[in-house]
Amino acid sequence: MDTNQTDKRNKKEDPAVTNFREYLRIKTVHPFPDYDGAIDFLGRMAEGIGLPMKKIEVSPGRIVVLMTWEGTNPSLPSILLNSHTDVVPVFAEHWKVDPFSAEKFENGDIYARGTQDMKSVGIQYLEAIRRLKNEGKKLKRTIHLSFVPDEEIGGNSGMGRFVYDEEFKKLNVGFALDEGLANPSEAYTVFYGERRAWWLRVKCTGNPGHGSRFIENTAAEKLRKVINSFLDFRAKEEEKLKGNSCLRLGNVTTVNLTMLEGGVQYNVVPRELAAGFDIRIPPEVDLKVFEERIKSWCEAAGNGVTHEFIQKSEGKNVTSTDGSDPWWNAFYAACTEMGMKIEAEIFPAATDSRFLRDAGYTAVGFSPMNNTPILLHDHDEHLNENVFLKGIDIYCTIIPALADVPHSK
Ligand SMILES: CSCC[C@H](NC(C)=O)C(=O)O
Ligand SMILES: [Zn+2]
Ligand SMILES: [Zn+2]
Repeated sequence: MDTNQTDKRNKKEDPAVTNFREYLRIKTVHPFPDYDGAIDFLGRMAEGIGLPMKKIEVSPGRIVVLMTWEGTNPSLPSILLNSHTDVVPVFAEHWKVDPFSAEKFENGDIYARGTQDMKSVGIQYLEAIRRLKNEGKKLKRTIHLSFVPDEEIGGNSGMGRFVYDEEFKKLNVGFALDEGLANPSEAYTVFYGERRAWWLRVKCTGNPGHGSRFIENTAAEKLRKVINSFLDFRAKEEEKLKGNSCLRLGNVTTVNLTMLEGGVQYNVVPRELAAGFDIRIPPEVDLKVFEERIKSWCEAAGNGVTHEFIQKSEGKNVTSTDGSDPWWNAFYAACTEMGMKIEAEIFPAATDSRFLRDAGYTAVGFSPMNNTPILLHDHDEHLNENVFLKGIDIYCTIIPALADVPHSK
């Protein structure tokens, strides 16, 4: 890139974009995220905006940063704006620029890990609050902003703990916003629920012996049956999705064979082989029935086939998208009044929203990124600065609409 051009652009850069790029340069990347760097940065942001900030250690060395903008009626249930500070690792050699340089191209595309997932959202919340405060706005309900660690490694040591912490209970949360996904079209996607993640390890045992013989009842024969049952089901679900344009990924069950373990030597038939599956189940599927199905697939594969869950999410809470629900109504009306097209879906993977919903809170997943390819966890993750800035405008409308929800919830 022509650095003169970049400098020229940067001179007139919106300060919100500059803050976003600074946040992106902090390497909060697993497996050793620089959380101290993020906390220092957020502390400076809070000070600049005039928001009181708390640090809450929810598990050893894992700190949630909490900022608060008190409402005119702080006894009302509050609004929580949640984002996670960590990002997933990169394969830097496959990026066109250093993934932690936050380089901006001529067309305004900013490249960095976390541009979509989800440092953009964290800064958009803050810049929206800064603008609303500077305009002298007073909101009825208190707004809390939480910046949580460890979402990218499952969230158990971050939001999974925070949501049951006394400090969280004190927040009296009525409604929470958390992350969503980009949408390549003009529309914005909003998530009102998530599929349940089941990570399953199926172990097959059988007779060992010499690799040159026809050994009977081997672990491999059983494993083949297990894999076929799971993957046949996968194919049916894929067909279901492809055959019905009303369905989205979040409405069907996905199964992927993600792990294979076993074997000691090429000429030894192993006594034990195991397969790992990543299964994602929509909220409407009855988990008991589905688990029975899994058991029957394992039983049908022969004796000595057992299974264990590595991850088993069971929550089935979804946020109401009924027009009569005051939270949804406020959110949806604010969006549509701005002329936004909304597509309400089930999130195909897992976010921190599941902890909030499982603990009984109303949560919506929303990252205001339209006309943007979905690049979370991918090489060359990027976001255009204009989309980013438009997101701040959007929050400047949505946040007051939620904070002014008039009912007694
Ligand atoms: C079950 S914890 C894992 C969380 C992770 N979230 C995302 C967004 O990739 C996932 O769905 O695999
Ligand atoms: Zn995320
Ligand atoms: Zn992620």
